[in-house]
Amino acid sequence: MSLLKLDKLIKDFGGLRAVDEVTFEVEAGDVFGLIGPNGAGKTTVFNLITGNYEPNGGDVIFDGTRINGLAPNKIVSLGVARTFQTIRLFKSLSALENVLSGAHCRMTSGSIAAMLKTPFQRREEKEALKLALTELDFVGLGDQAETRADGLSYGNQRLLEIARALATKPKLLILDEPAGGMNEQETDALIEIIARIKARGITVLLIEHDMSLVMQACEKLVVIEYGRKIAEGLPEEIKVNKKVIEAYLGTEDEEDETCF
Ligand SMILES: Nc1ncnc2c1ncn2[C@@H]1O[C@H](COP(=O)(O)OP(=O)(O)OP(=O)(O)O)[C@@H](O)[C@H]1O
Repeated sequence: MSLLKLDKLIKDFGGLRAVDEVTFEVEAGDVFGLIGPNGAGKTTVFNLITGNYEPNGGDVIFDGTRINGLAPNKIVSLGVARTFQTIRLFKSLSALENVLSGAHCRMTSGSIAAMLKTPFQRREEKEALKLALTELDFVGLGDQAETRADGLSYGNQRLLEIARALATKPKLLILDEPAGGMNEQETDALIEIIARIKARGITVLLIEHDMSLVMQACEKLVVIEYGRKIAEGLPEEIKVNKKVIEAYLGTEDEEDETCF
């Protein structure tokens, strides 16, 4: 069954059609990759799914519900979490406090209960703390709970973003260039973490320029170029797809040239 369905999704920025009738479905439990040359429209697709942008046409269906037009926090509460291409942590807060901010999305007690410190609120807070520590451990940062976010290595900051996203208890985790700025060893550790996220039954949708990660981690790929879907299939099919090879070799960006 598909967990996420994009149906003829369109996004215009002035005269530029950044996403042009993109259609694809992500099956529940899959690790699904969205790839394409720089400026192809990948991040814009993510922003349409997470409610950061409203589409000019088409639909985003998540878990049977049409979610386009909903506020980002509502979409998080339905079970969609994300990380960003440019890291967006609370830099001066500890690693634990950052993950707690994700866990708090699931709390139901309001600000009055928080002020009065009702038993229910205290129980929820305790559970949020437990969840945050579990997710920190899950990404291998259990011993860095008290470290300020900006005191972590770049690779660990990316893992912290993943822990924060996981603390919202998502059904779908969206990762925008999770290996960006990581060295080979960190990327290998990330591939292993993605496999463990999948093993928890969480569906993963990712954008990544590191083709070794894409080929190892993803079960299925969609390729977009100039906002349009040009290919869809298994990694081994995409690797030899003529249109895809042309799209990448046609770009002048060095980062994309040696992709496969
Ligand atoms: N907020 C915006 N306003 C105007 N144009 C935008 C905006 N966001 C993206 N674009 C344009 O839309 C197109 C798609 O951008 P997008 O960032 O989605 O591409 P991408 O595939 O994620 O690129 P990259 O791999 O470099 O991150 C680009 O031409 C970009 O300049």
